[in-house]
Amino acid sequence: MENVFDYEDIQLIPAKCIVNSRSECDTSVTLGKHTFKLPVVPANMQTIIDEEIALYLAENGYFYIMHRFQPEKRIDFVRDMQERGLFASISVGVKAEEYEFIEQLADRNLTPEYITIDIAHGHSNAVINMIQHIKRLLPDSFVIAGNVGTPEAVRELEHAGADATKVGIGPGKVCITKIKTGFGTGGWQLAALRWCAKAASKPIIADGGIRTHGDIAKSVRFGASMVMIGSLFAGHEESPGETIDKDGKLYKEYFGSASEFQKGERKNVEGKKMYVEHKGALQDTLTEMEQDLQSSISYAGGTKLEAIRNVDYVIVKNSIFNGDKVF
Ligand SMILES: NC(=O)C1=CN([C@@H]2O[C@H](COP(=O)(O)OP(=O)(O)OC[C@H]3O[C@@H](n4cnc5c(N)ncnc54)[C@H](OP(=O)(O)O)[C@@H]3O)[C@@H](O)[C@H]2O)C=CC1
Ligand SMILES: Nc1nc2c(ncn2[C@@H]2O[C@H](COP(=O)(O)O)[C@@H](O)[C@H]2O)c(=O)[nH]1
Repeated sequence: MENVFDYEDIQLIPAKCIVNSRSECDTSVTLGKHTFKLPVVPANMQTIIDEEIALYLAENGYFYIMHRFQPEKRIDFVRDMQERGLFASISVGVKAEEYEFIEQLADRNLTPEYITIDIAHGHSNAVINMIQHIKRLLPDSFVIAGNVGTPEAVRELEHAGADATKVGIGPGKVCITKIKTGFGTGGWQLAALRWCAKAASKPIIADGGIRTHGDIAKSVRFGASMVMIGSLFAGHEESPGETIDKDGKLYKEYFGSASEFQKGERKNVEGKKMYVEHKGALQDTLTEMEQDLQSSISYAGGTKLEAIRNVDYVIVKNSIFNGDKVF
């Protein structure tokens, strides 16, 4: 790999504007059979999404992926969402009981519209076998498989039947995989995304490392159809998890899915816990993301997200913030 870079090393180059107002720019994206307002999905983590947030997002035209950490609730969740006329989007792992869970869904004639296989190291036979199991029993579910960080992995998972792949190993804010194992796409996630996207024949979801709204546009430029975000969605009023008061300021917890807090034991820990500033209402962030992305589209010289895919860019190696503090 040459020319590796990450989000903060890149600036996109403006093209001539063709709209009179940023409100003319359309940020919607189609994934599978549904179209969503934004190419953004909150991470399927326990301090980012719960049933209430999933319902809100689905009802308001946003994509969501429910986490897999309360497995016993998933069947009722799928049924409830579909009875309300909404899409069901859940996560699974790869252990033996997850195979049984897919069989239970099929036995009950419940087909979630989206199933995400949520594993740290997605380039594995465990994930390939699970993709094939889901496609055999629930052929109409749109399967997102990951996480991966190489073109070879993207091709293999697509070949096994995945409808989309999720790229990103180690760039997450509460991730310690890069430190504990020495592996991953941390520090060059955007270049890894470009590398993977060149090999992909189906949509790619860029996962982890998004620190600013501009990073969403950069992800689209380098091949993402959708972007999964944890830390920017953590700490909202609606976010699950503990709120603490420190010196009169409110903070909320955000922990990794492979952290000791999630696992309940200190085994193969590759995630940590942190506190993020309380951010207010989730909808305010979604609205600001939409406005910022509309502005990105206008700078790209178009009216739709696809315009961003063709813009030129420069590599400015770690200098775009000029010492400004982002967080
Ligand atoms: N995107 C990222 O960078 C990362 C994300 N995570 C998140 O943490 C959560 C836990 O992930 P994960 O540990 O995969 O899930 P699980 O703990 O559910 O593990 C799933 C299965 O995969 C096996 N497994 C896990 N990692 C490896 C590996 N490196 N090599 C071989 N087998 C492996 C496990 O066995 P055993 O435990 O016995 O090895 C287990 O049987 C997920 O939500 C995941 O998204 C975790 C790390 C990185
Ligand atoms: N290495 C680990 N990665 C994790 C863990 N829990 C979640 N994740 C990944 O992070 C992203 C969110 O990243 P962010 O930069 O937007 O905060 C999430 O979608 C997972 O892929 C973990 O414990 N270890």
